[in-house]
Amino acid sequence: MGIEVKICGLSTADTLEAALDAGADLVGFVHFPKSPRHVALADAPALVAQVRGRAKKVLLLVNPDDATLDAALAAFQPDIVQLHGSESPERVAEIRACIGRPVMKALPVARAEDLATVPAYAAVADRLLFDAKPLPDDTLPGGNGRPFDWNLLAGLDPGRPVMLSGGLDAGNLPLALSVAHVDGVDVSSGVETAPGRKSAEKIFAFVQAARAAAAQVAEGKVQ
Ligand SMILES: O=C(O)c1ccccc1N[C@@H]1O[C@H](COP(=O)(O)O)[C@@H](O)[C@H]1O
Repeated sequence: MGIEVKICGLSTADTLEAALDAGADLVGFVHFPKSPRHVALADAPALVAQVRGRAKKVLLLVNPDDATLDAALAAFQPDIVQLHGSESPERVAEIRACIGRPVMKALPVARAEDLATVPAYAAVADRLLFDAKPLPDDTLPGGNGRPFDWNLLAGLDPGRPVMLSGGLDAGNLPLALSVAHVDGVDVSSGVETAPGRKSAEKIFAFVQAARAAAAQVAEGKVQ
């Protein structure tokens, strides 16, 4: 069985085209002004039009208020909304009911205790995304290019599709997928040459590595 590959933090036509050409299943747009990958509302329609059904569009928001949510939905027309802040399960449920489309909730992980909230979020989100918990000095709640201990996810079954993120790249992906049996992988920093600067070569290499690693795991060549 294959896995879904998401390339996140795309903000230019060229690198979006690279992700689509490489065969990404999901392409992510960050609408969060503090991020070096922020896409302004005015720039969204051109990027969105470029996708033309070749991949699912994911809109990443952080603790959005209702006005931000409305404006971003109108501009990005996403297939999935990724909530990457400290949204409570109640807020996730409220947003999902309000927008009428799937929600993927990002959960920060550093230790086993961090997974205690999984049942509450699995009850209200369509998908879960596990990312490394930010360190105190980090200015972003995600996209910090840092992995966490993937063994923490071994044996986890929240009853919802699960994506893995946090410091993934073409090099560490085979090991990550052999440890954490997930439905998809998500990358941002690992396909960049500097924060916010995506590399077409790295995007292509990541998608290829994900397909190859998933096939190896499926064939039982990797435990
Ligand atoms: O990428 C960002 O700038 C960002 C900002 C705020 C929240 C999340 C963000 N990125 C997401 O974090 C994960 C992991 O990214 P990385 O591969 O470790 O850089 C991924 O979903 C990013 O899109």
